[in-house]
Amino acid sequence: MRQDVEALDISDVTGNWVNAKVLAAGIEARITALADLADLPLFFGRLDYRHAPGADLAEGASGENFYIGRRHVHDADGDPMVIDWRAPVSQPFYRASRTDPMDVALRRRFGYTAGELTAYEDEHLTDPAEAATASRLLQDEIERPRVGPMRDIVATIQPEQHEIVVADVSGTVCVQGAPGTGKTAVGLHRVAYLLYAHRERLARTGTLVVGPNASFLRYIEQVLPALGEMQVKQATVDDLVAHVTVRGTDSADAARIKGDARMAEVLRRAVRSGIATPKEAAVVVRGSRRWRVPAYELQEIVQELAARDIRYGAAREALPQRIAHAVLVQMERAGEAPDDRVQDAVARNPAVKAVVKECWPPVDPARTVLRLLSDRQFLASCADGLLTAEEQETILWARPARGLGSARWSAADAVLIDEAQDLVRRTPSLGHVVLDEAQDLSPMQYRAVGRRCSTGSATVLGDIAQGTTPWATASWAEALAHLGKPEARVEELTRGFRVPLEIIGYASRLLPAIAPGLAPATSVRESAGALSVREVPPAALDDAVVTACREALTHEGSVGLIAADPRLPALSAALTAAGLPFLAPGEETSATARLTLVPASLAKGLEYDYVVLDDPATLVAAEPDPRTGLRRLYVALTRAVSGLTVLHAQPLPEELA
Ligand SMILES: Nc1ncnc2c1ncn2[C@@H]1O[C@H](COP(=O)(O)OP(=O)(O)OP(=O)(O)O)[C@@H](O)[C@H]1O
Repeated sequence: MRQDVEALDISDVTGNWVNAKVLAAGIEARITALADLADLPLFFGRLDYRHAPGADLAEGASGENFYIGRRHVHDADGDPMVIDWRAPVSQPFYRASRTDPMDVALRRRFGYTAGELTAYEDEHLTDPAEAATASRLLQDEIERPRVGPMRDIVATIQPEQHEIVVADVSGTVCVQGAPGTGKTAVGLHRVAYLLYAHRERLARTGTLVVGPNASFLRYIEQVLPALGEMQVKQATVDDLVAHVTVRGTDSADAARIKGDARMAEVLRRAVRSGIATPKEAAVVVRGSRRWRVPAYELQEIVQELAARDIRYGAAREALPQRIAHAVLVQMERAGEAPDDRVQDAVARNPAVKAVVKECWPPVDPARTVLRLLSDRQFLASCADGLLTAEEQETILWARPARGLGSARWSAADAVLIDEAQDLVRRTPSLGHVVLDEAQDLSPMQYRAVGRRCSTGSATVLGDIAQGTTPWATASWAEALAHLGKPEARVEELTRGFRVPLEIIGYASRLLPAIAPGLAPATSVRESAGALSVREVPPAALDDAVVTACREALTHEGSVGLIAADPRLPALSAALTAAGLPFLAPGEETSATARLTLVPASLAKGLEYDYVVLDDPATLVAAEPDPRTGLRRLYVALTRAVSGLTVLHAQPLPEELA
């Protein structure tokens, strides 16, 4: 198929060079999407339908078989050989069951090792004598050693995951899921599915995946291309609001207040603070005539615009036209017949411009935020009744910035500027946004993401128990309201794929302390997993960590050494001294470089076949409060696929002991 596309000659169908360029770009994209995927088999499943889909059963239609794969593949005659996993005919591969076989007699799953077909599993869905068994291929797929970035799960998507993947594009879905239940995987496959089902619409409006940090985005960036989808943008929230260079940091208190939803109203008042009541009439001179719009009429126009729910900038553009319209009404009364051009000319008249300048001045979003954070009185007037005096004091800059260039903007300030910008001019909305690790966003960050899907929909993925910011989400209902999608439905995933039984059981001891309402995850894994908890004398900790890493490296697959951020210098020195090379999170593991040194602050969303966890008490103590510390520990304990070694020099936190 790729060769067919490569061989296309477009010279006689493109009328001009623009058409030629557009068509050539389209063909290039298709060739990239059809690129051969090393080690990825053409198909992974087969469905034997009892009747050909769509056939009239009354006429005794015969059955039909389909092979299911990552892409649609046809033969030289154009007959389908492999059906795309997203096509309607493929859906029973994920959803058919013994209670509802969906007209499928046989479902076959194929297993591959290094690209070679090595196994298959059959389910005769209509045979009452056949007992349901757990899929060995699913276990093998999860336990297949990890090298390189995150893989797709297209061959083994489970029914509860599939339901979310194919949920209607018009609605927003929120998934609360314990660690390793496949939230990230589901979100990415959902994008691929929606692009298949609504390709034209989403190609026009765009799709976006939002993740917590750059290393996480690097880890997931290959999943969509492997599914043939190259056009999906990926960004962090900070990338979305990068209107200024972030060089400063906030105290936790200041960041929490700046991220609070009340700031939206503070900003609204700040942006609109320059709107003034016209005091004098406007006199427009045209030729020998003078047209006078009295002050009371100008006041009505300004008040009416201020009361309307339109952006500040749009109202500013409408104001001169409204004043000009008032002049035109007078002209018509006087027997003239002015047209649109006259209205435009009047709108540009100096007298009209002067009213606009005085009553609806231009607003620069960054300058507005700068003034709020530098000018005590201005902040007090905008935050009156919203923020306490103490809260205002907390967010005011100790040293007011002299100008935009010298301001030491923080990440939370950039979000405020984004809000101010949207108050002036509407932010364009995409068709669909996937928001991963959503539990860590502040209300103002939810609003920033929400305006990027205001006319589209979203998939919100997160786990309340993994929230580690001072403003972490306490309830999804509240978060979804800030996102502007209060009607979203919330689904819960509790079947864990990553973490083996014994390890998830150990980590779940923390749940009553960190998220009392949440049910512990179960594990689909048959292997108990290797959990080892060892106490070592403080002076021997670094050596013990190095030894545990060496042990872990005797197994196949990736190894992650997770430690409190302040421990990184000591541990990197110990690893280097021991001659153990290591990577940073997000750097691609390979057969020769399999050990990653992971600061606990970057562990979220990542996973390793074997994890070595450095002193849990130090990890907890490195966070601003005990609950955040235990949540950080819960994240660290749930990164392992096959084995976890916990080394502690200090007593373990009592919730874990
Ligand atoms: N249906 C499946 N088949 C095979 N592997 C799966 C399946 N679902 C999830 N996995 C695997 O389980 C692991 C965890 O998935 P994922 O990272 O999406 O979970 P998560 O819920 O986002 O976890 P966390 O909360 O820790 O970020 C990944 O290796 C993923 O490939």
